[in-house]
Amino acid sequence: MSQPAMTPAEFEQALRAKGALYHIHHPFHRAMYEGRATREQIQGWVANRFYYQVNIPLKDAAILANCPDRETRREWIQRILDHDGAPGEEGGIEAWLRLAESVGLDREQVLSQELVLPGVRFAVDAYVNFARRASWQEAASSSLTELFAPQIHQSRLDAWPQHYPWIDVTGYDYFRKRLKEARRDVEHGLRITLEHYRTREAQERMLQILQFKLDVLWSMLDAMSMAYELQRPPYHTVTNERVWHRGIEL
Ligand SMILES: O=C(O)c1cc(C(=O)O)c2c(n1)C(=O)C(=O)c1cc(C(=O)O)[nH]c1-2
Repeated sequence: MSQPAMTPAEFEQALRAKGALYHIHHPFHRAMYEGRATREQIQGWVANRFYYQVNIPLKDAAILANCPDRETRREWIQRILDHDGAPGEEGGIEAWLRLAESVGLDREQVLSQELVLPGVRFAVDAYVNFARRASWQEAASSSLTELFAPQIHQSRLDAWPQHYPWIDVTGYDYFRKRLKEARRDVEHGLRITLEHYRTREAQERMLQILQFKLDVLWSMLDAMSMAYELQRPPYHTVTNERVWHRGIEL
């Protein structure tokens, strides 16, 4: 006999408990928050995270494409506008590019994605591909690592200005903007998730999906640790050149 389903409150509790594995605990993130990161490490993080930023709208468009429910689409579409912007509204991708400039990166170099490490690219691509192939409810619920995102954005707003006075403060707009947006996203994502997963098996599956998403975020930082902390970027034993691929257009 399988176990009885968790109540919505128990299920939400189980989802929130996954915060123990959020990338806020990754050593690379801890170093940034505690003021131990070098300029090169911060720049590497910003340039690599840009790949996540530009792929979030593709991920959300995949969810919309798979969702026959008009009411859901009306709400979900806001996520694309949050990142891409709209007439009179800058959008998160542009705000991220300003963050990049604030940490001393060249805008064109960030846009070229030449600094994006293969491990980061593969992790982000796995997330987008999951959203393409999963049901819209499963893909929607995989965004719920955002439950833990306001805390991580706030930690940067609190800690970075004091540790890294060389970063231009105009760069912090992105984190401030996400505090509000992430809370709203989570409210919608939770509504869908608590409604959709009603059996114990389905709830356990959802926890695995959330674990997959935690793995995406953790793996991105693992790749950055190798390159910028341990000085072991791909192919470092044979060349100092960034020979890795820059994404293959299909
Ligand atoms: O800076 C972070 O640590 C962080 C984490 C996450 C997350 O938990 O996936 C997101 C973001 N930021 C973020 O800025 C963002 O727009 C976002 C969208 C999503 C998503 O899965 O749809 N996650 C995140």
